[in-house]
Amino acid sequence: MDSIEGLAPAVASILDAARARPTPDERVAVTPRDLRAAFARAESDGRVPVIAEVKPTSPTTEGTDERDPVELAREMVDGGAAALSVLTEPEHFGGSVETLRRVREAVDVPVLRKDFLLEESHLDAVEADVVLLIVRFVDDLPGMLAAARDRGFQVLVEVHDEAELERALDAGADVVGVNNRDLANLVVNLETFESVAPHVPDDVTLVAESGIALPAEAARMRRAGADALLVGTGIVRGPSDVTENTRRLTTSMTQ
Ligand SMILES: O=C(O)c1ccccc1NCC(=O)[C@H](O)[C@H](O)COP(=O)(O)O
Repeated sequence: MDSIEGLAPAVASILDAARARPTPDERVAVTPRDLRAAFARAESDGRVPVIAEVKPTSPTTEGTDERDPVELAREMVDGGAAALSVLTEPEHFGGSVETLRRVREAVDVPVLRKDFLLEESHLDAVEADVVLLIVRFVDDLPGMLAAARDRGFQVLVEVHDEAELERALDAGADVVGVNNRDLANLVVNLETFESVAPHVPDDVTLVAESGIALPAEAARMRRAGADALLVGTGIVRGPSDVTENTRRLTTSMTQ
């Protein structure tokens, strides 16, 4: 797949770093916490299902958040997060597999491993409940989906447009994320989700990703069909503490 052409330089650099990772010695086998059940529990309690992201830094963020990721994770759960996302990409996002391990031990909600997984061996770096596969960067999507599911992972398949959605659905994705951030230029536009969501079948769990910070933006994504929201910056760098930043999104339907 032609994954470098047309990408923001930061993203090309992220992919180069991903390709250079060492190959883990052992294959992982996971008994996952059920993501869809976690979303259903949130809905039944009157909470908007939010996957809150532990995101120390990123190519579009200034500085690095030095707070303890485990503390942040606990505060997110206290704010009503249905699930967590932990960046494990070290060079560009300040993440690590050790952070994910510690967070997953400390909470009882499902934890998504947020990374740039390009080949089967990348799946074996650490146990998580869910892994992200980005359609644009995975050559053999059916093969990677099968490899992830064989290990026990649930899979969030990320798309950015209708053509990528078709590839995700053809490959058998049952949880699809529409990323509002365009990896060609890193610009965020919530209309991306609104344009792709109507083409997603009802039996597919649909997640709106990136650029959601305000309660009104969360409500907008829900109106457009989001079953869940993936939020990083709006929670870790929002106006209040992390618990409150999470809570204002998990209670955002009435705004
Ligand atoms: O966030 C970035 O700057 C970024 C840059 C290049 C590739 C990916 C990037 N983000 C990854 C993500 O998917 C987001 O961390 C996630 O969707 C949360 O986004 P946000 O709520 O806007 O922080």
